[in-house]
Amino acid sequence: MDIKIESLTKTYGPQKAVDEISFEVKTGEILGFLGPNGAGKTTTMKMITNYIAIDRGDVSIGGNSIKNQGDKLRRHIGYLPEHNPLYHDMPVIDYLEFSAALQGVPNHLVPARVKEMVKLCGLNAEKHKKIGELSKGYRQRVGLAQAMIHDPEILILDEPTTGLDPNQIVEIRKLIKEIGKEKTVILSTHILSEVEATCDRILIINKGRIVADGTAETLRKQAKGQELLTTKIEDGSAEEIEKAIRELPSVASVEIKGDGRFEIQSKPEMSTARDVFSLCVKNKWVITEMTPSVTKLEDVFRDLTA
Ligand SMILES: Nc1ncnc2c1ncn2[C@@H]1O[C@H](COP(=O)(O)OP(=O)(O)OP(=O)(O)O)[C@@H](O)[C@H]1O
Repeated sequence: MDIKIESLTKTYGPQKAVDEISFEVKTGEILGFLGPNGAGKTTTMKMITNYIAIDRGDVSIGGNSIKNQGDKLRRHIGYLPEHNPLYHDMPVIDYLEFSAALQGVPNHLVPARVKEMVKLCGLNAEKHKKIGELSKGYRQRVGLAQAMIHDPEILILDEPTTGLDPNQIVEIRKLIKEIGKEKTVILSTHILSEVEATCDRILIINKGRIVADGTAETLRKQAKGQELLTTKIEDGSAEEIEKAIRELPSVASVEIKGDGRFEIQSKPEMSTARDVFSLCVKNKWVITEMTPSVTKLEDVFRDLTA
């Protein structure tokens, strides 16, 4: 089931929390929703899931507007909110049964669905504990189980790996990736390695507006257009080599890194590798290493949102 968002807007008092954003997510796609604190991620997710009213614009799910058919469409959506509202006095099993009933799972299917979610989210050892007795990571797992209990086609996950330990993070990412093959998933996170590991596409939002939309690779390219090269050059003095590299027409900057290594930044849309190679041949310097550095997603994020 596809999600189409058109000119979605939400204003709180004088502040536009979400400002005319438009994007689509296709079935089988996992979209990573990134942005600094207060960018508008949670507000957007709440509008997509029909938890808060839309001021302007629309969200359509499988071609139907959430404005007109919100209640009906909610059955197709699983939502893990940022602050996972769990009933602390309820045992895990009871809570999942209750959630299944709330989401309209037919009575005779509830035990099987609960059993499947307990298995999928690794809750077996904890299933008889009260939610209040669980660790933070296990509560998050219960939240995920609750979001998926009615087997929705769409999953909206607000920071799904918050509070999980590194082992659990790997497992939950694996789970989301698996689920994402058939479903439509939007997940928000502050962990940039998480979007790279889990998502097919990244959307970056800043001050309520979309500032980037693409794969990690395309965002890297768009962000800088400048290439970074680390080389190790021998048989010359560092100062002499640095000066000669700096004078090359394709080079924007060069830094001595020690141990014969130099970090060379190209001018926009240019490549330095050939120039550096020819320079070394001419001067009888020997290149023993030449590695292009990848622009970090952290740098892309900072460029777009700082
Ligand atoms: N109920 C509300 N009343 C007033 N302002 C709100 C309300 N909810 C959100 N906001 C404001 O809207 C803006 C967007 O908030 P939102 O929670 O969507 O950001 P976010 O990207 O999810 O941030 P974070 O990464 O910190 O969770 C913020 O400036 C926030 O203070």
